[in-house]
Amino acid sequence: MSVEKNTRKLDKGIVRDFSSRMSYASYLQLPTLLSAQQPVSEPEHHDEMLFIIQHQTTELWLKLVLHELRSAAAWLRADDLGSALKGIARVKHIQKTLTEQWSVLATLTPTEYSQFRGFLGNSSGFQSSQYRAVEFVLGNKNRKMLPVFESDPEAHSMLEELLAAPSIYDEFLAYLARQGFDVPAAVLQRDVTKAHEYTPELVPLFKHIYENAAANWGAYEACEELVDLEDNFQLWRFRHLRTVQRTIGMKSGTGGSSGAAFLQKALELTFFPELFAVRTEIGQ
Ligand code: HEM
Ligand SMILES: N[C@@H](CC(=O)c1ccccc1NC=O)C(=O)O
Repeated sequence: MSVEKNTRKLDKGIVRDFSSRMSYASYLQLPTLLSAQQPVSEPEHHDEMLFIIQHQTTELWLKLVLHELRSAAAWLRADDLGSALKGIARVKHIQKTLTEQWSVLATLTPTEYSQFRGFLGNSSGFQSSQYRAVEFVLGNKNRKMLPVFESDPEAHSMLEELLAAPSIYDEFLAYLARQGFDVPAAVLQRDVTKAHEYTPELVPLFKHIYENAAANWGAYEACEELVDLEDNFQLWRFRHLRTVQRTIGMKSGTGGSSGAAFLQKALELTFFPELFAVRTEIGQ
């Protein structure tokens, strides 16, 4: 029979007593999670809740992105390309969600934000250790980012560890070398604590892979997945920049930077420059 009075009957078997069973809330630690939204504005500004939740959801997804990318680097090191690609595919979906999510924050008007911005003091997304960690895992290392985390030993040591570890790109290039591809020795022996810099000697290798994709399918697919990762990362940065422009215009940032101009410069950074450079060479 169909639902009566627009009310669904509850199945007999539905478990109701959680006095000695694991429940939804206890498994997910919801009391902890849902007590972490504490506006600092006084009197409390209605829209600060949006601001906090937008950041917290981003940090939660960044936690998973980091978890997957670190594992993907380890899979590459273990010559398991399939598992690495599976993790990267998941990261790409998270990135899309994060980029889409900017539209929620775009409902915050400049007037509303200006009413509680002063309460944020010098806190800023610039101090996001997980965001910096993702940049490091992808190969955009910068030791100068570390002092910001000196008052947070856990974050600081995580970033120090990632600074010293090969990036996912370093691991991919080492994997290619082990597969018999002609990877320049200088690339394999580079100082991994520095940002990866454009190495023109790598382009012929990628040209070979792209022009013989069918014969090198795994390597080719991995290259395209990395291109997607960089693309998605830049789309997030771009939406951040546009949100900043529409919310605070040309004001300087709470973190002390010039604001939009500083963020604009990040759009010129690149994780995998050779994978973009190879496009110019295809068919030539
Ligand atoms: C109205 C919303 C926002 C404004 C006006 C804003 C503004 C800014 C500004 C001006 C900076 C430059 C650093 C500074 O001097 O403070 C910055 C950096 C940053 N923000 Fe935001 N932001 C907003 C929302 C967000 C959100 C939702 C996130 C997500 C976690 C975020 C993450 C970051 C990150 C990771 C950086 C460092 C970027 C880099 O180093 O290139 N921001 N933000
Ligand atoms: N930097 C922003 C403030 C801001 O957006 C923010 C403040 C505290 C925690 C995270 C933030 N998000 C990104 O920077 C501003 O200058 O208005």
